[in-house]
Amino acid sequence: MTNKNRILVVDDEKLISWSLATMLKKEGYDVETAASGNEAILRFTEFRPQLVLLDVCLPDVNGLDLLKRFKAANEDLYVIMITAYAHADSAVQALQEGAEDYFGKPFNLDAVKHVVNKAFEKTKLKKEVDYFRGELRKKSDQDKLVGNSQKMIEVFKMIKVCADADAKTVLVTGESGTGKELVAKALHMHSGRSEAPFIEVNCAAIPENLLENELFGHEKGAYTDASKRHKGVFEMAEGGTVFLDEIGDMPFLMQAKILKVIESKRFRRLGGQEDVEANVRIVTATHQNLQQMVKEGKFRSDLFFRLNVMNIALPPLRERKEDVPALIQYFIKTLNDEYGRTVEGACEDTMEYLTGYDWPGNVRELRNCIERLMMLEKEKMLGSEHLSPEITQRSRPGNQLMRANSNNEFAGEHILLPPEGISLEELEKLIIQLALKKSGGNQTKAAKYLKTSRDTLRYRMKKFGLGENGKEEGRFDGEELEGEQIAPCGA
Ligand SMILES: Nc1ncnc2c1ncn2[C@@H]1O[C@H](COP(=O)(O)OP(=O)(O)OP(=O)(O)O)[C@@H](O)[C@H]1O
Repeated sequence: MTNKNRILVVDDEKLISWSLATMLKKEGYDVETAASGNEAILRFTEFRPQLVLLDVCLPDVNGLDLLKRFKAANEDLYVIMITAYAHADSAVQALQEGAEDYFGKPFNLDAVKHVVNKAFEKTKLKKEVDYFRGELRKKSDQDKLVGNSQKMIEVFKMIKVCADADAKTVLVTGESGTGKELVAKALHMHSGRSEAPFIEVNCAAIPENLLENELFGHEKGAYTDASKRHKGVFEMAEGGTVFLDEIGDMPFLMQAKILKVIESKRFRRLGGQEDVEANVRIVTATHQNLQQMVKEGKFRSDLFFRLNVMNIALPPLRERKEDVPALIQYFIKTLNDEYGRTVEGACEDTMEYLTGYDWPGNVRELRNCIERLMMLEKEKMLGSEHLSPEITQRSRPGNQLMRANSNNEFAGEHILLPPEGISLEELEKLIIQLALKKSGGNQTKAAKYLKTSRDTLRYRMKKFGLGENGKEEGRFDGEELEGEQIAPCGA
């Protein structure tokens, strides 16, 4: 299938279909013709046109019946009817049946060209808007902003304030991976603009010479390749939100133009003579320190002050570690849906490593870590054996017994011995408990970890009075362990 837009011309008058096809091909469309209803049906199925120019009077089938049939097959199909003046009634009927336009014979080829071009502009725009809306809906279900720390509650409050006040510019700041994009989307979805598009532009990813075109669009003839008027993001997002991500990377000259749009609420297409109204909310985001950039002359101070009127500052994850468990549960749930898995949670020691780590890559790094664990772990609970050394070595778990350490005999963990001493037997019991904890209560895994058989492990568990998951139930030989304890961290 071709990438060009496809048009089917259905007319039994050879000269008419030939002249239409020639003109439309010159315009860059992929065109096929059909001289009868039956031929049109065949072509329609194979060629899958997006637009049909359809004669009402065909030798074998009524054009209106064909219209209904085509529309039933593809409700987005754009149909332009061609009628003889004598059949003006059928033109009205055609419009009622879903045709978008009609021409009476004889018609002016330029007029048809204009209507066809407009039709494709409209469908392109509709598709883009539907896409943006669809994407946003899809993501807004998935991409919930999770967090119940006080710091995140402050963020939620600010989102609501900005949404309710319909703030025209909002600056979202925070380290990379803290959720700035999610905040921008949440702001859009919770505001009166949620039915209009949300369009994101990554200022760092678009070359400087293309950015202006992307944002403001161009007029036909604005430059050599500009064969048609092109709408930019500000026009496509009409009524909605333009999200300018990585605003710190916006070229200096463009910064001035953005300031002008914010202040005048108007912009001009490239090559245009008139201003166009910009009815959008502009949300900007950056991980950079804009204030510092202003001092260094890298960011315009006037734009900074304008953008900074409403600022939502996202705290790094290390400053709200209490959000980590909820985020882990949330990612397990969304990744279960995505990969068709049934993971239930993370083992206790895994949780301790994860909550004890500082997450320099913030929530993004945590999400990636959970995804990795889910890929590698076959069990229902995520064990710590697949955690990267980066995490096990740098984590400072709150657990009193285990410490991340690379140079010890327990594969990354050692036990702090109490100063007053400990019996070998009690130590063995503790090690069994730790192994069971590490394996999420899975005895086969724990036995494997301790390099023993499952039967031996079960025998020892029974000996130490440990239940299925390693919890104490009572010793079967009646022995008491007294005066022993494991030292708290740092003892
Ligand atoms: N509070 C949160 N709740 C759930 N998921 C989150 C949260 N914060 C971030 N994420 C997830 O973390 C990842 C990174 O988030 P996002 O892209 O919004 O960060 P960012 O701050 O815009 O990063 P960058 O500065 O690198 O563009 C995404 O997968 C996002 O869904």
